[in-house]
Amino acid sequence: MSSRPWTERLVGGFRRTSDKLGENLGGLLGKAALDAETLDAIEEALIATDLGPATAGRIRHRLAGERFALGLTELRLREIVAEEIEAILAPVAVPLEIDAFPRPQVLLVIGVNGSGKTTTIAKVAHLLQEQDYSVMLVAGDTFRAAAIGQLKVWAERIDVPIIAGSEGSDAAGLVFEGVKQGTATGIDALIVDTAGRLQNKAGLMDELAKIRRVLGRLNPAAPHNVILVLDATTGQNALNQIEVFKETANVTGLVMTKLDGTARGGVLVAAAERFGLPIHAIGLGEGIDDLRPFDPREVARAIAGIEAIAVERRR
Ligand SMILES: Nc1nc2c(ncn2[C@@H]2O[C@H](COP(=O)(O)OP(=O)(O)OP(=O)(O)O)[C@@H](O)[C@H]2O)c(=O)[nH]1
Repeated sequence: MSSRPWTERLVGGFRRTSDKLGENLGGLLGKAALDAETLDAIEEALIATDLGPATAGRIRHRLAGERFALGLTELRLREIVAEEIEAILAPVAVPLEIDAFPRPQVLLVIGVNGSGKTTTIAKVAHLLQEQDYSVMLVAGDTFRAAAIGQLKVWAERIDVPIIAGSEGSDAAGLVFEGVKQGTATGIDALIVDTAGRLQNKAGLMDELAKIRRVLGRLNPAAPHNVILVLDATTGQNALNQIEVFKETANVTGLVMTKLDGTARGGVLVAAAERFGLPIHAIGLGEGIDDLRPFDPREVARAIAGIEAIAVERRR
């Protein structure tokens, strides 16, 4: 767990991304007139920072319409990039709401192996606990004993009840039990780990369809959220995952993890721009407190490296 303030961690986490942006834009600064060739090069540089072609095109358009009497400075360019990123992130920065009645609100969590799914479930549970919601977990990723074990350890650590079976047990049955117990004990949020594999699309669909069927018998509105966990370090691959999961699993929102220390943080913007799905929170580390809803302005300025430049200048 880190005790550094969140903003500082945000700036530190996106540092490699904003440095990469600086390197990519390096030779293009200082020009008073941005000719088509320079604009092309800036656009390329933005694409190389994983921001996505649409975002890069948008920033190019903005730059083409502005005049820089004293030449385009690095700070001004980064400010423009930050403003455009903020405009893209603002509509999707949507914290999780627990507002379903009857309770519990059921949140299915999906994502490929290693995306940070299990850790994210614990972090989301903790975040909701902090808002005074009662939480219960369901270890529905029953394909691997290790996944069940890991979730149990987290449940104990954050002191939340968990419904878990043995490896290979029926996930839908566990979810059913979770809703029953959750209803009886007045739980607000039931967070369900799932075997959200991509390797076998048909298998994933069957698994989720079965969970939905069982849930539907208890509460037709459930699941209320289907949250896809993404590993930012996989860059463009994360975008492919959204594409596939969106059509297979009715994703309602995203959580992006491992944004600390990757140079591929721009993918957060590409995901927002391309899919427009709510992004509930971002992960900036392995600790329980390292996942939060985000402020679009703060994140945009961290990606663009504005704070980093300001700190540099004060030295
Ligand atoms: N640096 C960093 N590491 C993270 C973050 N979130 C998760 N991790 C780490 O990523 C690794 C994989 O996380 P898990 O939660 O086990 O991922 P999973 O998707 O459940 O993976 P499986 O258990 O293999 O299915 C662990 O070592 C986590 O500590 C994050 O935001 N930043």
